[in-house]
Amino acid sequence: MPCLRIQQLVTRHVGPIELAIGAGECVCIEGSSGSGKTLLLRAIADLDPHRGEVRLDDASCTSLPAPAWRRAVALLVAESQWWSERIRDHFEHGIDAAWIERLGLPVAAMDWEVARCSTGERQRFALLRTLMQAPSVLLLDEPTGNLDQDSTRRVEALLDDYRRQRQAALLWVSHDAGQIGRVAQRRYHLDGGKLQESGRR
Ligand SMILES: Nc1ncnc2c1ncn2[C@@H]1O[C@H](COP(=O)(O)OP(=O)(O)OP(=O)(O)O)[C@@H](O)[C@H]1O
Repeated sequence: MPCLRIQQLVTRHVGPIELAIGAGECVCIEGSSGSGKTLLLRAIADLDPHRGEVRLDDASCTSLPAPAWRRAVALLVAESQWWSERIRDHFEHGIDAAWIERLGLPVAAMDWEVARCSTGERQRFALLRTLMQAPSVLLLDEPTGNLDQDSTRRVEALLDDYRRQRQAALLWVSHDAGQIGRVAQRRYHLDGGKLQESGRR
């Protein structure tokens, strides 16, 4: 049964898009720079105006308050917003230290100021912050874009476990063909505003 269902979705430069992602499935999107991948994810997260329908199980995007939709259908962007000085302040309900260590981060970094973190450290903490919301759908915009190979593999492994254990649906934008080969069950190419399936496992 599809978890996320997108029908006739049209947003700036993109669409109409038809796509369904099952619970526990990982779908990757590739496409040249400027082809509209981020715009597509933003529309699904209800951050930009769009036409058409996006449903999570039985709930349509328009039937839920926007914050509830964005908690359930969470967008992780390459450079996240931080609203407080310390990393820890962004984890309202705390976090299991094992998750931090799995991403190769020191647990002590929870007490660091956001401003001292490297781009890659911030990117990994932003992922952890998003996972702590326990979303059913993860919209991942180049989640390893700033990371070295070891950190990239750690992020891939954590997301794989999250997908399996929570039966989450992942829509993952990546420019890395090797990564797409490792994580995707289906892959699409976005070109001219349209999605074309380019392979499946
Ligand atoms: N607010 C906006 N107003 C007008 N045009 C925009 C706006 N946001 C994005 N665009 C344009 O829409 C196009 C698609 O942008 P988008 O960020 O979705 O590309 P992308 O596929 O994610 O690219 P990349 O791989 O480089 O991240 C680009 O040409 C961009 O300039």
